[in-house]
Amino acid sequence: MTDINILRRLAETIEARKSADANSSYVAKLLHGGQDKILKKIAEESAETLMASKDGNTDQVVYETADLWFHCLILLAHHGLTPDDVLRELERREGVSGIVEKASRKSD
Ligand SMILES: N=c1c2ncn([C@@H]3O[C@H](COP(=O)(O)OP(=O)(O)OP(=O)(O)O)[C@@H](O)[C@H]3O)c2ncn1[C@@H]1O[C@H](COP(=O)(O)O)[C@@H](O)[C@H]1O
Repeated sequence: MTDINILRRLAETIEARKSADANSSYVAKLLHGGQDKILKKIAEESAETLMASKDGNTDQVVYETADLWFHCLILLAHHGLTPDDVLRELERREGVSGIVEKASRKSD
């Protein structure tokens, strides 16, 4: 099993790039470039993921999805959000919090 904390570590690196010089790294350049530059990369990486899937190239699907997730982390950082915000939303959808809420309402 791989370590999901890679998302948190990468998000911390991205956060640190906010105060770095724009020319010092790829992430710093993108963050300083603003929302439209980040959204453009996400559109590109989405299209590349789609093409890899249509080609049936599973190695490429993994590679392009990694690019897509990476750029989504940069977008989250742009909005002051973290991967945990998204993970919480996925957990909420799993229904766990809904079931716990219903149970606690019944016991009131
Ligand atoms: N995970 C990544 C990562 N994935 C993809 N990329 C970059 O994202 C870009 C992907 O764009 P494309 O596929 O379009 O490739 P490209 O045509 O070369 O890029 P452009 O010319 O379009 O910018 C490439 O420049 C990749 O190098 C990444 N760059 C950085 N990281 C991580 O981010 C950390 C911080 O990076 P820096 O800010 O560069 O130090 C690194 O330590 C890595 O862990």
